Amino acid sequence: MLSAARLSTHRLKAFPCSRFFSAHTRPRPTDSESIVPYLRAKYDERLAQHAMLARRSGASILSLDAENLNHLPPTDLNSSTVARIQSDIEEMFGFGSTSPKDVFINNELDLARVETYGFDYDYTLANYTDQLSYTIYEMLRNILVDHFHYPKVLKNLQFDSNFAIRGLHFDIKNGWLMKIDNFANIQLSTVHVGREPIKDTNDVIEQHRGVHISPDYLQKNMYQLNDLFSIPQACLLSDVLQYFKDSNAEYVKDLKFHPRYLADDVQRASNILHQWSSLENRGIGGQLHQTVLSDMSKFLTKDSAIVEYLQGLRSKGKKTFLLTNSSFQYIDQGMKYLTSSPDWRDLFDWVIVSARKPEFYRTERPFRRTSEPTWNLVNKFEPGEVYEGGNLKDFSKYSGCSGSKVLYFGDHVFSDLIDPAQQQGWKTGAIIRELSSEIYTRNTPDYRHTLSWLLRLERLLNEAQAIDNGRHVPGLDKLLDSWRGERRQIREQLKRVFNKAFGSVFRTHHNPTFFANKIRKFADIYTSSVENMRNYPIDYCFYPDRSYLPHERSIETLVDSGRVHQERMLK
Ligand SMILES: Nc1nc2c(ncn2[C@@H]2O[C@H](COP(=O)(O)O)[C@@H](O)[C@H]2O)c(=O)[nH]1
Ligand SMILES: [Mg+2]
Repeated sequence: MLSAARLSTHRLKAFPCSRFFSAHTRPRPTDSESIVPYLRAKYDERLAQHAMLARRSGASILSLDAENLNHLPPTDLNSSTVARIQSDIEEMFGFGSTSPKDVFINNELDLARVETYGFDYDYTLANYTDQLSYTIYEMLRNILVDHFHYPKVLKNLQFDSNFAIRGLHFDIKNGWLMKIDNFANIQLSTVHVGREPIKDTNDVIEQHRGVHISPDYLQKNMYQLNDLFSIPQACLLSDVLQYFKDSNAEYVKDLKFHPRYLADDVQRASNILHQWSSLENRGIGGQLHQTVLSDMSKFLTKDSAIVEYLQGLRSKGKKTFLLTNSSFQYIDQGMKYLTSSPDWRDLFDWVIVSARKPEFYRTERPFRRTSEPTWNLVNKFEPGEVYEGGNLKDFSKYSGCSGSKVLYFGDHVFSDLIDPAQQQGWKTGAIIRELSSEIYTRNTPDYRHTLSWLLRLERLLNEAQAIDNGRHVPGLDKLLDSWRGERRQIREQLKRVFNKAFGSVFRTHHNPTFFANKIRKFADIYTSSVENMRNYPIDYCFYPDRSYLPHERSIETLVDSGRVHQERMLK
């Protein structure tokens, strides 16, 4: 929960109409001496408005404590003035809450035109409990110690589910874990070495001669954590690095130990965990898959809504397919459990397993049957068969489904979204489980009132800088510095409410994250769970909001929302 001091009730009960609603109606002074007092009065007035609205919602504005408010004298406001301010601020900064079950639209998608629905399995149809991440962490940790001879004491390490988020980049040259934005700019406050923020961000700036990471560096030295399976990996990388730092600082500094060794070892351990099969486990997959199957209620979340959704699609004449990198033995048992039926295959026209996405979209590997004789050539799809491997070109040929008549849902940017969208023009839906908790946080009154005050403060900063343009205004630099300091503080607080170390999965301060940008580019729609699609009719057309280029925004968004008048009034 948000932690800043609550606004003090008695102080905020009321502010004087005459005092607090006079500055903005007063013309801006032209003489230099009066400008700073004018701006201060305007700040006080706006702060009072926001603080009053926050209090009425029982919310805090982070960063504000009684001290910020002490200089604001209390008095009465009549209810119509309060209502007017409330509606002005809500209009201006948006207080509408968002449903965690909504489907969000990047690109127009007309479901009436979709003939075939495809689904990934892991973290798309099959949702795992949080327990899975703990188990992955422990297994990876044990492989490092038992098989790769890492120090035995590392067996004491425990997964911290609050540490890492999806989409982070690990710099394998320096051992830095960080969040970067859509322009590949580093968000400096997120750079971590081990479990701690980097001591001196100048080291990062020196490395890149700024905060931008070149495409070449990104490709050669950065490894992105793309799905929920990789969260325990990120945590383990950081914990082990922290151990090396704590036990011998020189180890890291002098490169007697290289972070790349660790990144490679954790990836190797991951492959073993997920993939290594033996004749004994009959192709189920790695140790992780066996563990999930040994106690499905511990690791899998049953959801009857998904079965109803799939049945609904088929009853309305849509084709469906399942396309997964997991093995047949693994998903067969999982789907039986999830659907509570041995006949789950009736939900799909085609089932493709061990598909090796994203290679599936690029290579010409032939399909194979999963039932004997598996060596018989596949040159068409037969009813009731399950196929392994394969490629996109043959899939389109044998199924007759291609292009924008296919809508495919998946959780992994590279395995599920980029290639199908780019190579084949499939429509794509991203399933991002974290959306629901992020939306929940964004809906809290504390978050919304703090954000609204931040946006207001930025407007004030813009106005003050414009006044400063080319002339000396006494006291203005000091005022700007203090407002900038407050802005920094609020931004950091708004980051921490999502995740202490890394903030939101979707945003740096101003920009979408690298991860969110990929979703924006390669997913037509995105939502927290496949079952949310049930809320939309089969012929629903998802229309995106019109997106504005910065030079279009001021006129068109205001006209769209009918806010021209208020905008002028509140300036
Ligand atoms: N070899 C590796 N396999 C991994 C890793 N992380 C996850 N996985 C496995 O991939 C599939 C994903 O299936 P899909 O249904 O989402 O296509 C699943 O079997 C995971 O166990 C990894 O780092 N290495
Ligand atoms: Mg998946």
